[in-house]
Amino acid sequence: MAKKTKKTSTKKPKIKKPNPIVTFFKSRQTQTVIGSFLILFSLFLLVAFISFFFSWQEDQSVVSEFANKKVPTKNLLGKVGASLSHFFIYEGFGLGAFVIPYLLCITGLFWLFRTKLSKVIVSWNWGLLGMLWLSITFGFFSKNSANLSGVIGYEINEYLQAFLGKTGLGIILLFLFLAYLTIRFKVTPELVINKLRSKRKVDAVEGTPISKVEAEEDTISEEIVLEEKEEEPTPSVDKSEFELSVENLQPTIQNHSDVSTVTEEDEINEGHDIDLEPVLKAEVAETEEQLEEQEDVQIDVKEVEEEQHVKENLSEKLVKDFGEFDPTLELGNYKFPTLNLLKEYNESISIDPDELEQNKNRIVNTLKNYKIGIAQIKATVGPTITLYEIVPEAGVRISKIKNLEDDIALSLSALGIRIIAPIPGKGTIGIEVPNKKATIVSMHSVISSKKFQESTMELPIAIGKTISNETFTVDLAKMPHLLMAGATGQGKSVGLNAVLTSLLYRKHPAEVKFVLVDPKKVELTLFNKIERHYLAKLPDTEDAIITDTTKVINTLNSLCIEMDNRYDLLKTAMVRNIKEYNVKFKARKLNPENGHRFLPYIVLVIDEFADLIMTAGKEVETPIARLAQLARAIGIHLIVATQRPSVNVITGIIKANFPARIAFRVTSKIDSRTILDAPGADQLIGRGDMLYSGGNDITRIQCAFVDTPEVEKITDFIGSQRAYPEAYQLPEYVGEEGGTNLDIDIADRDKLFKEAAEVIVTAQQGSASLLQRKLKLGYNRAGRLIDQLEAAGIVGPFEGSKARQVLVPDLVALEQLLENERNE
Ligand SMILES: Nc1ncnc2c1ncn2[C@@H]1O[C@H](COP(=O)(O)OP(=O)(O)OP(=O)(O)O)[C@@H](O)[C@H]1O
Repeated sequence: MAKKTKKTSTKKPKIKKPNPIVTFFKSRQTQTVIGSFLILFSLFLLVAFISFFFSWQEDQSVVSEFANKKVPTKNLLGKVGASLSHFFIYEGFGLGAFVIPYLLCITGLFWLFRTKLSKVIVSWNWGLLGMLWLSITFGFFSKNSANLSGVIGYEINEYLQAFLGKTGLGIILLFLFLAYLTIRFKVTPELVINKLRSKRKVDAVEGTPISKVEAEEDTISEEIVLEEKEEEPTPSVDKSEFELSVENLQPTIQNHSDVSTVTEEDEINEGHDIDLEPVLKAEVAETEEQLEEQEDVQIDVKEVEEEQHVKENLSEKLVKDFGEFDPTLELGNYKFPTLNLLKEYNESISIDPDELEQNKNRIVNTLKNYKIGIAQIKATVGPTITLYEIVPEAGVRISKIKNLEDDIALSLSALGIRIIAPIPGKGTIGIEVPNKKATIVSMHSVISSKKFQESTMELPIAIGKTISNETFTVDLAKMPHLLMAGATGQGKSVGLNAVLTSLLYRKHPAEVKFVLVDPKKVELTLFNKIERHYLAKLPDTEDAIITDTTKVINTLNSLCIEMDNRYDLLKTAMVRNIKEYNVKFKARKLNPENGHRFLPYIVLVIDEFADLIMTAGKEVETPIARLAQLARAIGIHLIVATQRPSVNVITGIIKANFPARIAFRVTSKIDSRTILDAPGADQLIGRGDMLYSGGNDITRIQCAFVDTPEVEKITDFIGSQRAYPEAYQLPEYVGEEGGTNLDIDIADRDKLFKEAAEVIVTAQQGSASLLQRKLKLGYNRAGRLIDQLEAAGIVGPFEGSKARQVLVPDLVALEQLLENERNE
């Protein structure tokens, strides 16, 4: 390797030898010839064009009879002049064609005198645009004279006028002219005003602007020199090659010093003696040239604005001036539902001392029968259940009492006896016995409880009362998702309403939004009335309450998008959760112009989850699992209710992400285990009797009862108030309807389409891997073929891990199908 690099480094100067074509064009002789030719040709065209205007009528026949010697021409430059003029002026751009000789002349000057290439390029760009503009403008003003606009100008005019109308085109032409002035000559309103002002001062008619420009030039002259060096790569290349070879020096010397008198031989002889002087001279000459150019070019110097400084932090100032951001301001007059909308029941728990005594005796006797002595017994009367806490005598095995559950139930002749042995953290054994007369726990009582009213929770839910008659309040934001299950008629819907009502009583419409999924279509309809206050929905959908499976899929995916968006916002705000984010936003530390917004909590409620899983399966399960896994930090919380708590509905992945679960009465121990990972739910008494598991311990609660008329009153109360213009918009999700793009055009079909169809129909198995094997294809092509076959109705839709169904029974039917397609 080392050797190799050595070799190349010694060869380096040879490699650098310039390309012969480049040298040919770099040679001054060639450049002079090209330059002179272009200048003369431009002169030729100019004369021909001018002459054309005097002789075009007589010379028109020349164009068609170019080769005919006998046909005379009037154009000063003969037939060629007449034909070229006809071509450029009559058939081309009319008067605008005069730009062509101008451009050719500039290009000639570039070759001849090595003017700046960038200037030539700019001239060509503007020249060609100007030519087109002139041609159209002349066509616009004089329709009858083809020589002014040329055919191109005339035709474009016709075309544009048909679309824009004469006035429209006139305005556009004027706009283009103004734009040209502004861009090319940097004419700005300020410049015009300055010019007008300076005109008023007669003394300084021209002095002021020029001196100004000069002063400006001084300040930025360094920049200009730098820029020009960048723009002109040729001289810098020459300079670098200067040290390598003498030949490459030639253009530099020829360029800038007096070499017209020096012969080539002299140059070579003198080559070795050359010192840096010529180069320096050349640079001086160059800068002089540049200065001259600079005098021509107007410099538009942008005034530097002084940065403004503030004395205090902007967010602090904003908070001082406007106060903290108040998300509720838009609905500032919103009134929370009042307590009198909820029905009050007689809730005083009447303890029947006889019943208590009887139950106590039965428990003691039953245990005695099994030789279990009781040291102490205590009763706590709840709304539906009484808890008897017993302390057994020393030496009694707890498992023994637990096994007697059925016997105790029998002796008490009561349903729904649950034995908790031991009660966690108490060291006693609990026996829950239903009261003969259950008391209804009203929503009114839980909502009006101090515990709920004064809770500082983010999303407080007063779900019911515990056995000790305490209001049970939980924070949905901490749960962070809730799974509810229970057999039909056991109080699930009431439970869902209790949850929603709790939130409605504590959260402003700006703070929480609900996404309601109700396949049963009847349970949550009442909430339609608060659509513009509290509900969130997909854009362009009519109903905010989702009853249709495909819409559920779209909504779930849309929520996933919302989740990702929210995570991005949290990331840019450098906070970890929605609470911190909203605090920062309220303190006006996040700029809404950067996409920041106040984030309301989103509560997704799904009733009849089993039904969804049955109809949509994985399509529903995957986004739900994603949301359940990730959405807690960004304020999306799920409440999922199901009638059938079987393992294929409440799958492992869902269970793992729903630590908070509520079980109403279920029919079997297995169902109870599926929901709570423990038995017990099968022994509940129904009608809102439930077990709440927050992860570790299970609490028996009587769910608060909220009737449909109460919900209606609440939603009416909210719905009658001023609302947002529309429901909260979730991000749009474009689903892949049907999994593939089924309208694949017949013309776009793969060449192997027919063969593939035959393979699939013969094997009666619609799989891409079969095509891969039989036709020796790659996976992608086989997949595309399957899509096309589906579009043609030869195979059925995607069915997960199963092969697709083949819809055509045999080759004859296939042939017929394809034949029909061809005939359509
Ligand atoms: N907390 C409660 N207190 C008193 N009664 C209740 C309570 N919850 C439910 N009920 C009674 O049980 C009945 C059925 O309740 P709910 O409609 O909530 O059952 P569900 O589980 O939703 O049934 P489904 O699954 O068929 O919709 C109610 O009409 C009511 O009479």
